[in-house]
Amino acid sequence: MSNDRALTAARKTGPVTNSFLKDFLALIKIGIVNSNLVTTFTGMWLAFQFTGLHFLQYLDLIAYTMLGAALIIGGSAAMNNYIDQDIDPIMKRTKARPTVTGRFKPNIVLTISLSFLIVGEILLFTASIVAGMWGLIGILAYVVLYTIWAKRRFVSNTVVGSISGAIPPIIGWAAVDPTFSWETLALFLIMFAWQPPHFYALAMKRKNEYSAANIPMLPVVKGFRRTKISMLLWILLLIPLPFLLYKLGIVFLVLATLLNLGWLCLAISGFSTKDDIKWANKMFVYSLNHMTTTFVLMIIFAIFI
Ligand code: HEM
Ligand SMILES: CC(C)=CCC/C(C)=C/CC/C(C)=C/COP(=O)(O)OP(=O)(O)O
Repeated sequence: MSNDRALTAARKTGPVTNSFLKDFLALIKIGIVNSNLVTTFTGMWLAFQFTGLHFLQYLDLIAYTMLGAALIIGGSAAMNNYIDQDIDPIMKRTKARPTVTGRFKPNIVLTISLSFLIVGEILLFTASIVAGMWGLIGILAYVVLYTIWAKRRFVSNTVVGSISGAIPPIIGWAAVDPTFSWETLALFLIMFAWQPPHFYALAMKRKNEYSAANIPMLPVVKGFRRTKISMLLWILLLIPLPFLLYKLGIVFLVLATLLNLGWLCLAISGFSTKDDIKWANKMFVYSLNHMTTTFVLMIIFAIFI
């Protein structure tokens, strides 16, 4: 094939390949998968440090766990998009998803989701039985408890969804150490308390869309002031939790507390802000940086325990 024809062909497939990849990554919610892999790895890393096992002797275990976790989280996200095909077209934020545009047919989405879930679980059970069991709990918590049962019925749906989002670090820990220690509980509780303010900020920004889709998110049902109070209370709950990880040392505790106090100050400023949406956006962006920084600090300071 001549260069010109090859180039034309490449150009033809280029955008198609790019948009396929973009649609596929949107289907599995790659942004949420990647950040959940940070918390999964942190759970594994802390388990190595607290048990004294040397991670270099367990590289296969790390690979099984990280790939397995990525597959079950991506598979659950795809199943969530499959189930939400009726409401996603109504919301501006979700209407470009391949399950809405028709780029991925429902049977293909179901095949991708189930394949990811099955292979992911096989990998996690290969890592350890307990990690596989926690993976199953996480899948059921996200797909059944949250997406099918709570999301469309209850204003407490976000708290229900937080169960699943707090499980990846437990999967990581369980792959290395089957016991559930204070430190394991700390990872769960920190993620559990972090998620409601993380999401409520977004739900405030997208209130009209959730209202149009008839999803009873807190800002839709109770309004902005009640949502701000709830975000403040969840952040107050977050403040003592890093102290369960006191073995990571005083510097970690100071830095983690400063991150929490920064979020607390931002939350309090919400009660006097003139622009709720601008403030909510700041809270959302802060939540992502807060979670990533807190977990990276755990990884760093665990090296010195
Ligand atoms: C109750 C639990 C949670 C809810 C309801 C929730 C909801 C959302 C929503 C609706 C978005 C916007 C995504 C989009 O527009 O496509 C988002 C973004 C994001 N979430 Fe959460 N989330 C939750 C838990 C988590 C957890 C556990 C993590 C990570 C450990 C996380 C990390 C992220 C990240 C990194 C983004 C920005 C990247 C992106 O937009 O894809 N979220 N979240
Ligand atoms: C082990 C395991 C499977 C863990 C799950 C980790 C995970 C995906 C956490 C996020 C939980 C969550 C409620 C996301 C928002 O879904 P949504 O339907 O409200 O978001 P959308 O409106 O953007 O679709």
